[in-house]
Amino acid sequence: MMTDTARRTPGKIVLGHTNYGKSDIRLVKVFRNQERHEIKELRVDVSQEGDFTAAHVEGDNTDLMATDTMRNTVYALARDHLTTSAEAFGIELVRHFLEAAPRANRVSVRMIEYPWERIEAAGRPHEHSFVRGAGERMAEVTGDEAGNFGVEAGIDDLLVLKTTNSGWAGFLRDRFTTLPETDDRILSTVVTSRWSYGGATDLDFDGLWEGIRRRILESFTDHYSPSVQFTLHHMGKAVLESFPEVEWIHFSLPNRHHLLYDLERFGIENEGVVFHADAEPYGLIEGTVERSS
Ligand SMILES: O=c1[nH]c(=O)c2[nH]c(=O)[nH]c2[nH]1
Repeated sequence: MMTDTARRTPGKIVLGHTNYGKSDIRLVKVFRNQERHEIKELRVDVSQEGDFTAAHVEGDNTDLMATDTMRNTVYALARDHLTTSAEAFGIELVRHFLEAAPRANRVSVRMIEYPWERIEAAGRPHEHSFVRGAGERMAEVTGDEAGNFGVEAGIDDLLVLKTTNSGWAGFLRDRFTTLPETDDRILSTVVTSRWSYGGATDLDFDGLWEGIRRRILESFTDHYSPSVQFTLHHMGKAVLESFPEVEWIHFSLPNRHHLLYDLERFGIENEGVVFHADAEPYGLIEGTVERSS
């Protein structure tokens, strides 16, 4: 932290950390297989770090890759290198940029993949028509000129709910506490999760992502939840126990409160049947589950 004295003393002014790149590159690839088409839609952000001082301080752009070139590169490499997972494509892009951009010494490629699902028409999967599914897949690859890689993946916007087997009791009560305790409530959240594969670049990223998503959903269902906090740890532990490839997993879990609507005022019984889905404010429970050495 800067002291008051340091703030007042006029000193040398220098450039701090910088990075630059192209964001929100929207890419759709159609795989024109013989019998039926496949589709992939990605939103890609490229970011380069390195020695960009001359450009910032002297206006000298020598050896600086244009962000327009970064965008073109993403589309060009997608033609042959976007064949399996977003993670594998990200690794190719990072390798390419580290080689092609002389001033970059660290590159990150962050991708959101949108889930397109095949439409069932006339009782069978259609050859070339899709409907946008729920939830998004995230992948982020970072690499540096020393050859170190880091791969992270994640899920956004996965809305889950269970109608029982959840409660919230035993919490601190003070003079501002009005909430009653309950051992039977609706538990609902929108899962945002990120996890790390460490430096591994040769994993079955598609298989892992599907498996981890399934494990998150299963472990949401399979226990009595005394709190969102407990369920966060339970889901993280389940993923780390099932997938040794995962180093840590982070969850952001908004508590989508469902409040029993008071129908007694109208002389109508309401024993866990009619709820008000409260939009805001919401509790936000966040945390990381990791391996200890
Ligand atoms: O699972 C919960 N965790 C909380 O921290 C909390 N706080 C609250 O009002 N309801 C809940 N539910």
